[in-house]
Amino acid sequence: MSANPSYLNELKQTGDFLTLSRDNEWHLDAGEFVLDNGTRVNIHDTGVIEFQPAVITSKDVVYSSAVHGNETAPIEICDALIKQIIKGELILKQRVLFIYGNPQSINIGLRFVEENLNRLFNGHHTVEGVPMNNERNRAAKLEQYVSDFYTRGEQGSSRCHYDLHTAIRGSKNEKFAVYPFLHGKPWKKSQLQFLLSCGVNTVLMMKSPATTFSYYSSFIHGADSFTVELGQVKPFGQNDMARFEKTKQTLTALISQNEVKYPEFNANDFELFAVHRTINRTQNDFSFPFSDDAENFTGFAKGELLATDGDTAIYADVEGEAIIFPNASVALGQRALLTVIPMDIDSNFV
Ligand SMILES: O=C(O)CCC(=O)N[C@@H](CCC(=O)O)C(=O)O
Ligand SMILES: [Zn+2]
Repeated sequence: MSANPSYLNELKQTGDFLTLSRDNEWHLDAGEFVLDNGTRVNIHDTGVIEFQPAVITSKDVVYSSAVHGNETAPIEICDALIKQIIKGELILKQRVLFIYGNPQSINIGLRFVEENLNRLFNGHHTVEGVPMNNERNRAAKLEQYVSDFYTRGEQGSSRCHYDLHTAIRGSKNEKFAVYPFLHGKPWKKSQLQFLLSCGVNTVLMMKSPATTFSYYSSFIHGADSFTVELGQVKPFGQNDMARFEKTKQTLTALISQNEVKYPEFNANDFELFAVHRTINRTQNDFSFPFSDDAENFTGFAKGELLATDGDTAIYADVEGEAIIFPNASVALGQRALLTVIPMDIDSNFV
């Protein structure tokens, strides 16, 4: 490791950490420098850059994108923010760690290279008898970077992590978030207000542990953590960035203000769903009865066919059971579909 690697001068000039990460797909020597405004910049690895302003902070913020390399809009948002920070155009009031999860998968324009990174967190990267690969190593390292980042925060700081994605299919509710399972702890209205300010009014409440990045930071570090789906997957250059303006402004405000004020909570502003069940693909012969353009949140009547897994036909077991993330080509044993049902704001919200 060198404290002054050769890429630093160019990075200071251009702020282009995305290209630097894409040019160094699985490793980049660590480096650090200080901006004229006093913000310390730490490059921990490829795709992992931390900004620490020279003031007392109250939040430790993680923004991740490119956990799936073909989900480009979140990458473009983070690229713009990082450039603004490095060029001194955006002055930080909070610590922030940006992560491009899988730079090689950005370069090949695919969801992953060998294995879906977002199925490897919370320790699932290292399993006896399963050979390591680049994505497994990356998941282990990303956990460590997040852990170190939170550990070095001010005592009493609040922790958050927004893992930014776009969905493969179109969605009836264009933007939505997945609230990881909280093991009985209450959901936070203040977080829903943050999401609403991002343009996200639809939230799915998970009811079991997961192998996702957002569940990892929620469960292990107590962070307010979400997978945030900002629209549909598009190649670079084809995103209508106007659709992400509210999100970008809200992400900017969170790291550049001491305290962000959101409007008063109103349950009518939201559409909340409880995850009803997870359907895994267990057989090679797995299919859906609906077409590839059936949108997320499409509801099914009780008794309608949802999926066929080998010889097992799986039917909607409640009226209006709606599909999320249907994907018949996932690896065996992995989630091929989530289903959700509407839920109300109840006493488990604070
Ligand atoms: O559209 C799809 O099928 C997948 C979009 C995506 O990558 N979603 C995340 C959700 C993670 C979570 O459940 O919190 C994923 O599948 O990893
Ligand atoms: Zn994704």
